[in-house]
Amino acid sequence: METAEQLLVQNYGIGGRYEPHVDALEIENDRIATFLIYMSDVEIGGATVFPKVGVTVHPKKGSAVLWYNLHRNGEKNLNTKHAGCPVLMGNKWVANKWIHEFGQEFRRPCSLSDWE
Ligand SMILES: O=C(O)CCC(=O)C(=O)O
Ligand SMILES: [Fe+2]
Repeated sequence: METAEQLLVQNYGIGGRYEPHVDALEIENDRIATFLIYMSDVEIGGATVFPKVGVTVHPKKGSAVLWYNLHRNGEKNLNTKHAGCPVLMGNKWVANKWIHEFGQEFRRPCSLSDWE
């Protein structure tokens, strides 16, 4: 994919976690969407949580989650704040594909609305 970053593979051992953050970088041609692929099951822990919207995604090998990081007007969407919970038992492997704005104009047309 031309307008995406290279696949980033991450491995978390026991206690491994990712602090709450948003993936948007506030740059031109920002990360419009995140595609997060779970490459392993995790025995206990390791969920990806989105506290602002009350969503918890438990890792399941072969599954993936996709979300938009930006509003249609290009502003970062703070509701996308998320974290990787600590792995308590097992091992977590994920791969991230960050898709950028350029090239997505016809797939996700912009709008002037500040909430859409
Ligand atoms: O490992 C996770 O569940 C989340 C990873 C993440 O948010 C990131 O790499 O930006
Ligand atoms: Fe993230």
